[in-house]
Amino acid sequence: MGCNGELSASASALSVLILILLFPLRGGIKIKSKITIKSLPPVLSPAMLSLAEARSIIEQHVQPLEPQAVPLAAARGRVLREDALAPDDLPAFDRSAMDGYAIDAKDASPKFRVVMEVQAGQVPTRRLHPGECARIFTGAPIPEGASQVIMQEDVERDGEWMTVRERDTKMWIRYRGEDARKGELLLAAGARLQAGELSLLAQLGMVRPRVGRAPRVLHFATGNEIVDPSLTPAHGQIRDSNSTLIAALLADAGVQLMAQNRCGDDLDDLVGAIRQHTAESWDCLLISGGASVGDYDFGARALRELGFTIHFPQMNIRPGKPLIFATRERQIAFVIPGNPVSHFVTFQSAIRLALERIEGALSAWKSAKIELAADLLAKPNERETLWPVHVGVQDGALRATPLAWQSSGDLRGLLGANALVPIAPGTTGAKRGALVDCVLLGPLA
Ligand SMILES: Nc1nc2c(c(=O)[nH]1)N[C@H]1C(S)=C(S)[C@@H](COP(=O)(O)OP(=O)(O)OC[C@H]3O[C@@H](n4cnc5c(N)ncnc54)[C@H](O)[C@@H]3O)O[C@H]1N2
Ligand code: MOO
Repeated sequence: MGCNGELSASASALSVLILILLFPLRGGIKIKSKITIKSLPPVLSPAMLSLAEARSIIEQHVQPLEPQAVPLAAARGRVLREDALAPDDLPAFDRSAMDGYAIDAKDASPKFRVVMEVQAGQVPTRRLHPGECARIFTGAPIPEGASQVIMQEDVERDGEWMTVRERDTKMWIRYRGEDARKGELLLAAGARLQAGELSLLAQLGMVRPRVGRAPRVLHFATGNEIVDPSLTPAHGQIRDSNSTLIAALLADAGVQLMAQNRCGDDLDDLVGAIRQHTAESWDCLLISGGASVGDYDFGARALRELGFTIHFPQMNIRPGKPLIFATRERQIAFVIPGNPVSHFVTFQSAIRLALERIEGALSAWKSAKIELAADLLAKPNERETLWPVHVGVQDGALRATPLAWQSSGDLRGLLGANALVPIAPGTTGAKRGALVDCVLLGPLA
């Protein structure tokens, strides 16, 4: 099958058409057909980087794109690319913290004449003199001559007179500058803008904040065996679950999925389909499958044909060893090992870092010690294992439940997955009740 257009319910049957027209190609021999046979060794050297080394290479090679100023309403979920400073003292004026009466705290008069009313948003019309008070409401400016607000629950009012029943030691005034001083840093560049951050920007008058551009991603799922999920696979075929997985992971990461296509195991088809998208229209290319060393794994060769430089061909992790990372000027590309659990793990541990870098965000890859709710049955392996777990509240505390993960094709290993437990090469898992490092990935529930 060739590459289809945007993903839809269409899926073509596997077509095998062999024309006997041989010519040599780097890394193999190509039959001009739907089949390419590689007879030479793989193009890539099998250097085995640790995850930490691979992440450091990604950090070196991915630079943030120019920020853009957007209206506040369009900034939710984006990364702030400038510091937010207090433009003035906050609050900017002394204001009442309660509904009540403003007096001079030192004024010992037995009763006070109410000489004016100050509502929030109004300016006091005069200053207070001894024996005078102002009716005042929460948020209203404190008049000159006043230094305390008495809550209305603690006074008696009789016409134009007010008597304080009970003097409070509290002043009930929010003083100018008590929250922040003019010029103080309130939110540093790199923060992701959620409800609290956005409302702070509104308070500061930053109505067009400079934010990181959402990375624009192209995704190609490759494989002659994959068919649209709406179809019944013939013997030897499987439904394409990776496209759905990637679309959901990208949406969670606030990334723009520009186009998603399904493509057979054909180098020319893949390269041709990618070339249909102009270089200016995307920032990151994701190719699912074809990351390994099989005769029909074209990921690395497609990237080379497109002028990409490959920075690493694999990492020493499981699942997801054959993750390929490449760049072409400001554009980045990953070939993701086809197995679905490998997709999840490599997206979270490496691809997400690159997308965060493009936006200028701080990395969300952080771990916390969390108690295991059940045994984590990992056998020692030469690779670092990243085991999907579900972290949630159990008996009033956060606990991590290891997910059943038979193989990297077993999607039950991703149900509820919101954290990964790194297990060092050569070490085993841990028993129920043990505290383990959990890298937190998403909402905990
Ligand atoms: N000789 C070696 N073989 C393999 C190695 C190796 O080091 N030497 N590594 C293995 C590892 S680890 C992985 S992971 C896979 C990665 O393979 P590819 O990225 O080339 O992916 P495929 O071979 O195309 O697929 C692997 C597996 O995943 C299924 N798949 C593919 N696409 C989808 C999709 N869109 N939705 C659902 N499932 C998909 C595919 O059918 C295969 O079963 O290589 C090993 N081999
Ligand atoms: O590393 Mo592969 O991703 O084991 O299945």
